[in-house]
Amino acid sequence: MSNEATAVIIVAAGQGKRMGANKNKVLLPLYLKPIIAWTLEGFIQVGQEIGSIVLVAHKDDLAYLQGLIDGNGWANRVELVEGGSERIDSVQRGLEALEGKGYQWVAVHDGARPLFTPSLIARCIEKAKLKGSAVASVPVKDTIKEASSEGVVTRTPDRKGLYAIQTPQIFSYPELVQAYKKLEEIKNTSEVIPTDDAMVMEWAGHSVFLALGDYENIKITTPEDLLIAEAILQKRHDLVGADRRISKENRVGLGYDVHRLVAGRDLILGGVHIPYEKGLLGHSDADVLLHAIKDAILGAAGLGDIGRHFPDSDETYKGISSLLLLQKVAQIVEKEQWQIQNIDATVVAQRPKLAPYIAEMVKNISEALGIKEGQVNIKATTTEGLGFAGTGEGMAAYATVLLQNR
Ligand SMILES: Nc1ccn([C@@H]2O[C@H](COP(=O)(O)OP(=O)(O)OP(=O)(O)O)[C@@H](O)[C@H]2O)c(=O)n1
Ligand SMILES: C[C@](O)(CO)[C@H](O)COP(=O)(O)O
Repeated sequence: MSNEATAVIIVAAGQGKRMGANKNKVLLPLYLKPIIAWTLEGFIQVGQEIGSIVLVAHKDDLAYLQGLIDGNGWANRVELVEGGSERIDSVQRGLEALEGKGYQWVAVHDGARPLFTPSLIARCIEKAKLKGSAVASVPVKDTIKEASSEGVVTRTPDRKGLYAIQTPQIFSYPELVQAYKKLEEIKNTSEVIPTDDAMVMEWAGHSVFLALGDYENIKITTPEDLLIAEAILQKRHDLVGADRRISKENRVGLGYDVHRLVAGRDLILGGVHIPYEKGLLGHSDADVLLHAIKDAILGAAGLGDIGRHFPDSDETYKGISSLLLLQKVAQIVEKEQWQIQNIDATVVAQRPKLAPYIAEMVKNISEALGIKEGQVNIKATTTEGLGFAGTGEGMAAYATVLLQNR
């Protein structure tokens, strides 16, 4: 029996070379969340018209993305699969993941295109069901020229018939599978690699229909695209919140936590496993640094503390990764329209030496919160042998956080 909903393949397995960041661009923070979180959330918010969502990811990002999916409660909607070396290989993996699920329609979408709206998706699904395919597109605004490798103009096509192609691109699932099979046969004889799925369908002899896209549905490709995307999101959030706020409000929060050091436990600080003869004792992984940071964030937002949100009487949180709970805290304050400006924290520990692990802690924390590494400052200090930290009985952490409303 065919499944009426439209399946979605989100391709996010690229390397983002043109972005020039030190990681896959889809993981970069955009207005509080990683780019890919916007894309996933966008499809989940569309509702029942969307069926299975396959997220095709780079092998280096699988663990992080599974954490993001689980942390957001999306595990029943999103399946994670490993991508390939070209975009077409990644789409192929996505199609394979949908095999046998009975879908008639599949939408392929770039993970790096987070700003689509539910109405754009609805428009494209409607058009595909009417015409057999729908490729989001917008008329080009600039004059386009073809030029030789020496930069000499060879042709100026009439702009009237030119469109900038976006995603989603929606096709009949069986037809797209067949088109990809045909591509397999001719791939090695062609010098050109298709850059979108419409091209794969065109090569297989299908008519491809355009649907009206959206100039705001940009693909984040180079650094200035991040600025444009931030501005678009700022505009959307300002519209939503305009009735509630006239000016920006800043709030500070303070977090403090202590845990006992005992033998037989792993020492985890800032999400980093640190080799040491003892570890911190607690209901969760007892990451004292992340606990202080979470309390500071919740405190600044006026939302209590971690005990209120994740009580240690709840077995769900036994042994849980504090990094996962940090992601949840970010979502809680984000729902209240708070944005983290900066975090400053200090771990108080006599031993071991923490300096070699600080950079990794900063990376973990900024990724979990969807902010930039420069917004997170982590320090460590001893107490010169004084008190419980000085004798090695335990460790403490202090954190301050500044939040700003959107
Ligand atoms: N082997 C690949 C290559 C690209 N993509 C995805 O296809 C989308 C559009 O591609 P592009 O913007 O070119 O992304 P990158 O390949 O990451 O960027 P670049 O070409 O700058 O390296 C992105 O969401 C990207 O993650 C993919 O899933 N698998
Ligand atoms: C599919 C696409 O987004 C249409 O604009 C685009 O072709 C994919 O990105 P790439 O940079 O061309 O690989």
